[in-house]
Amino acid sequence: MDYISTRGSAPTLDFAGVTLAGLASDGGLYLPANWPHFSQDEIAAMRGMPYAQLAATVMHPFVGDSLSLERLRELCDEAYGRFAHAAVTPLVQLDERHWLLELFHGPTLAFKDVALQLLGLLFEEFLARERGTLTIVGATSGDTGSAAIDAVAGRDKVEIFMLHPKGRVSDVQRRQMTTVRAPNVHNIAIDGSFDDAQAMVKRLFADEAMTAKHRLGAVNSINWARLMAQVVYYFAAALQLGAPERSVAFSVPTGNFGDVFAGHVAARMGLPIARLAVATNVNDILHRALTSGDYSQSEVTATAAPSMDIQVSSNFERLLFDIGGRDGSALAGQMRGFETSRAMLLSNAQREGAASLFTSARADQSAMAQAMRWAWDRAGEVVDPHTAIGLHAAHSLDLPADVPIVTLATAHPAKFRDAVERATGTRPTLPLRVGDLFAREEAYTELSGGYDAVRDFILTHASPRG
Ligand SMILES: Cc1ncc(COP(=O)(O)O)c(C=O)c1O
Ligand SMILES: N[C@@H](CCOP(=O)(O)O)C(=O)O
Repeated sequence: MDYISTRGSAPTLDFAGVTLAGLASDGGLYLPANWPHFSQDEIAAMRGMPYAQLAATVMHPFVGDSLSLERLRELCDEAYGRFAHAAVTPLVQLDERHWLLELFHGPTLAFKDVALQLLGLLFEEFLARERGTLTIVGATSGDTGSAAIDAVAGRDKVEIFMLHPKGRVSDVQRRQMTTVRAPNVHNIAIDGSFDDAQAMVKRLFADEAMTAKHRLGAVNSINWARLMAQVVYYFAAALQLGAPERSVAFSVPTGNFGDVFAGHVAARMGLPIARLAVATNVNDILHRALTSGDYSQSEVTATAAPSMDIQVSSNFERLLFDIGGRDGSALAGQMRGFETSRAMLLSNAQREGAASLFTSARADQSAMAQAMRWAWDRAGEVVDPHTAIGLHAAHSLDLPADVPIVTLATAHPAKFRDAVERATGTRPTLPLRVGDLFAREEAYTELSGGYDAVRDFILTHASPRG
């Protein structure tokens, strides 16, 4: 399988290359040159497969010659063997129409584990072939950071520098990153928002002083392998609810547009998805873009769903590329315009292309709290604030009446105990697998000097390229 950049001028790479490359050298994001497609019979044959087998089956067309199906299956067995639920991503029924897809049974209690447990193994596999090393630079609004650190801590071929916005992640999220003591893990708290951290990460990839000395890698959804692994649970859920004979709608709490883009990929591969609901908090750039074509960045507002406090949704570029005729040079121009003016208007073709599958809703604090209370009072489920935003969209949007609606439960409620307790009066307890999180000592570096301070810190502390 060949991978091409959304901005048209970076070299074409294979799967191993794209996994190690992260951001494309032209500033774009990599995507498969074409979408693999499963027939109805092929999808029907996936019914009943254990999760790791399903994962290898769905992902192998993307992996191509980079790994045999058998080796991919071994890696999936290892990655998903660390999950606390035998089904890996179990479905829970809320009422006759609504389901929750629980994506938080991995080691760090959020959906990021589903992809990052595998990505850590893929890094190791591909770096061993090249006898190389990787300096990972990442940005987190709370969950990617801990999942990535868990996946790579102690591995000797990778070193990770993870930027989080100071004071804007929950105490559980911060501690899940900062209490991991491994020589290859560096946590950095920056002044600013997740958007600022993500912009710094993208700038590092374009910084020749950095790339001359270090081979940079990505764990954010910049990295195609992240999205690829997230496609699998759309198949897992839809198969249980009657696919391929029956369509399913998904409601997806959204920030960086990675998780819901994985749903778009599943649809491209032939999974019958009736609608994808993009559920945002008040940081609603995606809701504005999808309803009025206005993709303009505004200040990030801190909310009780901090992982979605994002106003520049990196993967939206992938959607615009895919629905807009895959014209890399036109999109490069459009993205450059956005980077300069912090605003862009979607073309009619982009709006219509998106509207054929996507719909959207925005939840403010009160709608989010109400959805948490609904889940608790009516279905006896404690859900986290991000999941509640997905539930709000599932309830408030006019989704097709005859299809089951699956809301992605993206984080364990105990990661956001205070917000859950405020809304429901119930304080979720941390699962045993996170251990003595609050007894462990934290270590991180606070950097207030913007991009230069971050770059200098990495240049000073990163091990030389191996
Ligand atoms: C708990 C949680 N829910 C939802 C999201 C949104 O996912 P995405 O950024 O892929 O849209 C994130 C992070 O991005 C998250 O951490
Ligand atoms: N919500 C994420 C931020 C988005 O990051 P990505 O890794 O999915 O691109 C987080 O919790 O860090």
